[in-house]
Amino acid sequence: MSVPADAPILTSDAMREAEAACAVQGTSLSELMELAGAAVADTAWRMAAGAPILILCGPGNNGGDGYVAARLLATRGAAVRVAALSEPSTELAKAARAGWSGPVEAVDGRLAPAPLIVDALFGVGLSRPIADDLAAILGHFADRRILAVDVPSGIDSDGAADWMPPLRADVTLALGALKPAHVLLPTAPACGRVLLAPIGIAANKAMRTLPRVRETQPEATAHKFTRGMVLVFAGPMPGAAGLTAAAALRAGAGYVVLNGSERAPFSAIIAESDAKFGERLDDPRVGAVVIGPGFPAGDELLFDVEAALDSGKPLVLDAAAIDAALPRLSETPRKTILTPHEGEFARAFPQLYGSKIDRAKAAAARTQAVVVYKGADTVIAAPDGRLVAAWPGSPWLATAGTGDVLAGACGAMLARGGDAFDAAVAAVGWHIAQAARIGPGLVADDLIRD
Ligand SMILES: NC(=O)C1=CN([C@@H]2O[C@H](COP(=O)(O)OP(=O)(O)OC[C@H]3O[C@@H](n4cnc5c(N)ncnc54)[C@H](OP(=O)(O)O)[C@@H]3O)[C@@H](O)[C@H]2O)[C@@H](O)CC1
Ligand SMILES: Nc1ncnc2c1ncn2[C@@H]1O[C@H](COP(=O)(O)OP(=O)(O)O)[C@@H](O)[C@H]1O
Ligand SMILES: [K+]
Repeated sequence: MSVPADAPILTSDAMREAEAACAVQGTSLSELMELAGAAVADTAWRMAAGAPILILCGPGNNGGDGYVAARLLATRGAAVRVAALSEPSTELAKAARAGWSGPVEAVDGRLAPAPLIVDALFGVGLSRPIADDLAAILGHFADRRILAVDVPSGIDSDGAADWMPPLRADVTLALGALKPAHVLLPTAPACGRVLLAPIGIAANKAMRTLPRVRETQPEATAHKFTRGMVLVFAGPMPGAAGLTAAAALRAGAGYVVLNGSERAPFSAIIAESDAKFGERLDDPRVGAVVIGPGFPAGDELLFDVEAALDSGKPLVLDAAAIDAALPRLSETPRKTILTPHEGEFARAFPQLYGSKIDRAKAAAARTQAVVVYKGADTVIAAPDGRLVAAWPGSPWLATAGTGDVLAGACGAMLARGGDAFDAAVAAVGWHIAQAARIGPGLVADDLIRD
């Protein structure tokens, strides 16, 4: 499973706007469909490698893409058959259907499969789950290679409904832009390897997939304080905060202080009594404060979070610190990153609806903070509407303590002084790259070792 790096993600509404903008600029919708069909034909040609292809066409423009691909594949000499649910219902799809001169079979229980099935039944226009009888027919093709056109048919491309497709795709060819369902659970695994066919749409990149991680070398003139100083508050479970502090150092901070702990995870980290924490908060060199790892909810946490908020410093708030800070976050906007996992998010933002992307964006707007909504399908949302989706990440991260490490990495990136959203994106990228490097047997401590 994979998605292209730094690729635009559009909802179905945004897709229609982009389509309309294309028309205004002189590219007609039928030209877009021709480009989409050509991209489908190319991908199917490569996947089939000479074997027969069966294209399943739906009534709308997704089906239209299928008819165009069928025509182009036949021209190239591919052994291609077409089966349709019904006659096309849109003008574009009707024109595409008219261009296919071969027979059109019915999609029913008698339909013979082929080694490669191209699923062009429904795309972003699906408005309800597909009927059980159609799902049962499609189920017979589940053991074949499947190329899904735009999205696997049966899913809500906006990712708000959790409908699952009867056919899981080996490859999904996203048209014009990725859609939320390609990068969100539960549908993302059913999309297989997602490829992007740009088809000339100028897609807004406010929402996009994770960019490739770039190794950035420190400035030639750097010294430890210019690389960023991170202050980590250790709670009653200093092991967790130790991981956070070590991760901050490993992710590039020049100087890390672990306040409230007797034991430093690395000799380079200053571990000191919590008596000094007021003094540390006043230190102008401290570029980011991380609080939450190792703290159960309670008075002690509340006191420290209040102090951190009063300091006006850029903050990374994890776990119980998120709830503690919530009432005051939007009062005085500052650079803040929140790193909730599913349970913490649900507790902090119980009233939000829609897809994980919609909810992350709403939480960011409400708190005026960057929200890293963790999970296998982590999304990072900024208050101004920017969003990065990090699917598929690395499943080796599904082990205790990796969230503490991510909080430390966020602290390191934030302490550099740049934009909080860019810092969070860089931290998530670093976290996944570390996990991918280590792979099997990963424990959280490995992420901070050499
Ligand atoms: N955006 C772009 O730039 C480009 C987009 N292109 C392509 O267009 C696709 C979007 O096409 P689209 O809007 O025509 O909708 P589509 O997904 O074919 O389905 C709608 C049809 O399905 C029907 N239907 C719905 N639910 C149903 C159900 N449960 N069971 C049965 N029927 C159901 C629905 O009927 P209705 O709901 O009206 O009853 C309607 O007839 C997009 O994904 C991409 O592939 C490219 O060609 C070019 C560039
Ligand atoms: N299946 C998975 N694929 C990719 N990343 C995952 C997966 N499961 C968990 N993660 C990541 O691992 C981290 C776990 O964080 P969290 O749940 O806070 O753990 P902890 O509290 O034990 O540190 C998060 O960054 C999350 O996105
Ligand atoms: K489809």
